[in-house]
Formats: sequence, structure tokens, C-alpha cells
Amino acid sequence: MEAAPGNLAGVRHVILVLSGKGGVGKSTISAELALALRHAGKKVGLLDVDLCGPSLPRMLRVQDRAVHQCDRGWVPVFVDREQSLSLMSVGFLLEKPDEAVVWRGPKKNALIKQFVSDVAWGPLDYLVVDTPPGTSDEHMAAVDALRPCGPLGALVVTTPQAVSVGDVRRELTFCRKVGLRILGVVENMSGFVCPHCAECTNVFSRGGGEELARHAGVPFLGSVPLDPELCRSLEEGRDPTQSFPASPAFPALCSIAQRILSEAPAGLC
Ligand SMILES: Nc1ncnc2c1ncn2[C@@H]1O[C@H](COP(=O)(O)OP(=O)(O)OP(=O)(O)O)[C@@H](O)[C@H]1O
Ligand code: SF4
Repeated sequence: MEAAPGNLAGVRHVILVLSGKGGVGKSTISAELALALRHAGKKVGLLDVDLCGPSLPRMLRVQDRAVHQCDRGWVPVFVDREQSLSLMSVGFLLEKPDEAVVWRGPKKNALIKQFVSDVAWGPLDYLVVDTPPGTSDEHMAAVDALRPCGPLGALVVTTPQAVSVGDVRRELTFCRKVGLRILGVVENMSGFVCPHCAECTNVFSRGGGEELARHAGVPFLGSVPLDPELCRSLEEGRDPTQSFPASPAFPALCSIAQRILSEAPAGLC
């Protein structure tokens, strides 16, 4: 395998977060996974290649910050004082936060390649990559640019309904075709836990993600419930592990991070 070049040389593991369709919580899971890995003592980078819907700067409350240039390229925005979680997003390059990115494919692909190669990530245990929904040229551009890092892990997010599960099946086929190592499926918005009595109501049905994983022969990493506190923490840019440690989503997210951590020695990348 060729050695990872330049700015990627210090990146140990890469995880692409994918979903068959939009709005299933891919950015949420990317952000929360990055926070949970950071809480486990890891140095984490988050790369937002969802060029048309860059939501991570807002979710992590760093939307007013700017990226700077250094001799090795762009310096990502550090989310925490300890500088253990850094973020690069097209959101930092837009003049206004609600400006639309209306570029054609080649320009988007060129920017994705630049995001991968021209960001001075420094040493990272994990680089978590939030991708656009579906499968597109942008996914291929990200995979091609990241491939020199070694085998790339893929985490696929779905909601429990059958329609989302169908989209995920296509996503898993894509992962296999381009040689991503499928770490597993996460079922998001899986039931609503009542804040009064802790009874779980399966708003959108339940178990589609687990069933899909079983059929596809890939690991099921866990279910994250619909959680108003998680939603609130994202709206307010707060870390739910700190602000809402008793929220129902928190143990689920921690256990997914633990599964990812336990995969690493088995050669994630
Ligand atoms: N488990 C959850 N509990 C409560 N709210 C959630 C949960 N997961 C996601 N959300 C909320 O659902 C909305 C969509 O989530 P998110 O932006 O992460 O989806 P996405 O799949 O990345 O969307 P897209 O890529 O299409 O923009 C957000 O407002 C987020 O706060
Ligand atoms: S689950 Fe029970 S306690 Fe919770 S809102 Fe419904 S009726 Fe009330």
C-alpha cells in the first residue's frame, strides 16, 4: 500500500459516514461519534464533505469561526480548548452561512480533493467524514482522495422504515463496489423514549436497521432513539455528553463509539 501523503500522514483511521437518503441523521451521528471518540481520549478530525448542506459548523457552534492558511494548507477549526477535535467544512468558506453552493460536479470534486489533501490535520486517531446523502461523484472523489490512508471504514446510517432501509441496501452495495470496509449499520430515530415514564414508543416502527444488517451480513452497531435533548443540544451547539448525560441517546452513542474503538486493532485502517 502506498504511504499516505503529506497532510494525511498522521491520520490513523478514517471512517466515512454514509446514508441512503437525506435527513436520517448522518451529520448528527458524525458529530456525536466524533465527540464520543474525543471523550474516549482520542484525537479526532471531522471533515464535512456534504457541500450542499454543511451543517456541522452550526451543530458544533463554530459557524462564526474561520479557517486560516499555514504553509501546509488550511488549519481546521478546533472545536474544543484542548484541540482534540478539529473540523473542516465548506461552511467556513461561504460568505454567508445560508449561501447556497451551486457548483457543478468537477468543481465540487476538486474542492473535496483539496479538503482531503490541503488541510493540516496533524496527528489524528480518527478522521470522521460526513458525506452527502446517496452515492455520487462526490463520494467517489472523497474515497479516491482518502484511499492512500489505507482501508477506509464505512458507517451507514438509516432510520427504521422500510423505504430508508431500501436506500441503505444500495449504499451497502456502493461500499462493497468501491472497497470500503463496512463497520456496520446504525438505526437512528429508533423509537421515542418518553421523558416522563421512559416508555419507548416506536414512532416509525423499529428493527429495520438490524434486520437489514443481518440480511446484508454486516454488523449492527446499535439504535439511537429520537431524543429531544439530543436535538436541543445540536440546536444550541452543546455537547450532549456534557450537557445531557442522562439523555436516552447518550448510552446508545457511547456504545457505538466503543464498538468502533474495539474494531480499530482488528485493522480498521
Ligand atoms: N436521534 C435524534 N433525535 C432527535 N433529533 C435528531 C436525531 N437525529 C437527528 N435529529 C435531528 O434531525 C434533523 C436532521 O438530522 P441531520 O442533519 O443529522 O440529518 P442528515 O442525514 O445529515 O441530513 P442531510 O445530509 O440530508 O442534510 C436535525 O434537525 C437533527 O437535529
Ligand atoms: S408514555 Fe405515558 S407518561 Fe409518557 S407521555 Fe405517554 S402517557 Fe404520558
